[in-house]
Amino acid sequence: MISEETKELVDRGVMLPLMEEFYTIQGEGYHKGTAAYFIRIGGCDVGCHWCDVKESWDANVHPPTHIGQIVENAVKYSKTIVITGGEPLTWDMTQLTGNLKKQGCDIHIETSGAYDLTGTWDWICLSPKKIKLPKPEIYSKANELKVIIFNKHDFKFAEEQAENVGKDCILYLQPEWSNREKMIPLIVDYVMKNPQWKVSLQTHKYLNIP
Ligand SMILES: C[S@@+](CC[C@H](N)C(=O)[O-])C[C@H]1O[C@@H](n2cnc3c(N)ncnc32)[C@H](O)[C@@H]1O
Ligand SMILES: Nc1nc2[nH]cc(C(=O)O)c2c(=O)[nH]1
Ligand code: SF4
Ligand SMILES: [Mg+2]
Repeated sequence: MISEETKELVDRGVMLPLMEEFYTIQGEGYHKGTAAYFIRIGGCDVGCHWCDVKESWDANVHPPTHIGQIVENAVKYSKTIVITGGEPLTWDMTQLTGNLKKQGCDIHIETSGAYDLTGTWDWICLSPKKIKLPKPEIYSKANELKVIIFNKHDFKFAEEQAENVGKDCILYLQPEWSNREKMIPLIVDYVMKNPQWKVSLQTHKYLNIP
């Protein structure tokens, strides 16, 4: 059980349930191939059945950690920081991103957009989910839209989502990992016919890195 005091600090985003942090190569989307320090915050109740980090969902199993500590660890490795989860927007990201900005970091987020957008971001990767759609405000701020393709219906969902983003937002289709052999040929064909879209792969999984 966490104390009332800790709970209050987490509510204010001064402490956050930290699942893991690691220095790696961004595997997905526009910044794939770029070295970055990943901060994975626990807690998500979106519930994607194919989620590749289900261990992140229960915030209670991830220790509340002072953001000062998180930032101190991060800047030892990189000035390019990716905040992911879980769903990072479950929490107030104002304090964490404010602190990282003071250290001169470039801060990226991986989000479903299902909760209010808090924090200061240099790059927003919006990966919308049918079961809990993004809050309307985030669409115009997304730098990339990354739709996961698990089945054929997801192409239609991708097109619907693309109508909401700004004209400079980069559009990606990313195969759901467990179904990739089936969906990659369809994605390749789709992108050749609809070249406003690009393919995104989870390249870190091919490289065997975190
Ligand atoms: C684990 S999520 C965490 C961030 C946030 N909750 C979200 O969904 O955007 C990080 C990224 O991985 C994607 N992802 C999760 N499981 C996946 C899978 N099985 N195959 C492909 N992409 C996946 C998500 O759509 C998201 O873009
Ligand atoms: N290397 C690497 N790149 C990633 N891009 C997005 C990831 C995520 O889980 O948010 C991820 C991840 O888990 N590892
Ligand atoms: S929103 Fe992200 S973390 Fe949450 S279940 Fe879906 S893929 Fe996993
Ligand atoms: Mg991942």
